[in-house]
Amino acid sequence: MSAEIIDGKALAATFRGQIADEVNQFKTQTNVVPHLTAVLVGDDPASAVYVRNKQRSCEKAGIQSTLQRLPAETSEAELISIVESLNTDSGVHGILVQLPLPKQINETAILDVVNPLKDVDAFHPENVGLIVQGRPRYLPCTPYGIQQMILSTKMETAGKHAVILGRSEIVGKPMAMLLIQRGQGADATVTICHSRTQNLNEIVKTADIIIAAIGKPEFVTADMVKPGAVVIDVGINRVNDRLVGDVDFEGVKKVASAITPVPGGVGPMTIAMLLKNTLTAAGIQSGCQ
Ligand SMILES: Nc1nc(=O)c2c([nH]1)NC[C@@H]1CN(c3ccc(C(=O)N[C@@H](CCC(=O)O)C(=O)O)cc3)C=[N+]21
Repeated sequence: MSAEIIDGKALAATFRGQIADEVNQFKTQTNVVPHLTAVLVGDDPASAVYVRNKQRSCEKAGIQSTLQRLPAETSEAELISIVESLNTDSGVHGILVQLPLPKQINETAILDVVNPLKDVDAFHPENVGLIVQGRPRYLPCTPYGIQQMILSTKMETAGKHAVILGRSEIVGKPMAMLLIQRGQGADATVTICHSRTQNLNEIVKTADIIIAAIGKPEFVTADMVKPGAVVIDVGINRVNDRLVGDVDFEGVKKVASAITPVPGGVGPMTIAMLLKNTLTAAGIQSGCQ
């Protein structure tokens, strides 16, 4: 038996097509062009690749996209003042400050000043709070994309054990919130494992759904996976110029019922959901939700 491969690239293309149609409709109705501004500080090569992908996808969906590139030495105060000017620019609907930031800049200090209505990453504390309360304004792009991938498999998630590897603010924590909420593709029983978890392998072995987001190449191996589990790989690790996930894909696909590849899995879905959030942001700011 070999697992169904959840084709994130194809699913993302379908979403992008739908979003492009919605963008078109939105433009005719409002005369407003949704506009995302990404801020990239420094020249981390991986960040540059993601930002370029985002820009290209925006343009193809009819969303205006601007990149503000800042030198690696930019101070926290300078970045705050740039974000503040984007906050008050009514022509900009979405602001994305690419992470990680250089070490002289405190990330939370920056995320705290992004106008929550323009916060298409959903990293601002107000948006995180709304997610925790089950009344989200925006969903963070990676967990949102994973939710859509799980829905696409039509698997039953209610009462199932979802084990998340990694407790990041960007993936692990919000993913847990989405999986425990009520409704389709949710209602799961959730465990978050992290670097201090005891008996991690035994816990993972009980999972019906595994979400690996720890940044350790091929950490999840076949012996850790219950036969028939659904395995979502969030990892993007560069090993000898090859891109590998947090899951040993070749081994695990023989045990799992469905699995996401890297590349071509969660990554493209993350970008599709960013486009979706940008359109939502333009709607909220044009008073037509
Ligand atoms: N403010 C902020 N928001 C983010 O959403 C954000 C961020 N900072 N910092 C970095 C991470 C990472 N991330 C990815 C997006 C797309 C791919 C992607 O499209 N990956 C392709 C491969 C791309 C490649 O070749 O490297 C794939 O998996 O098929 C990967 C990673 C968004 N992030």
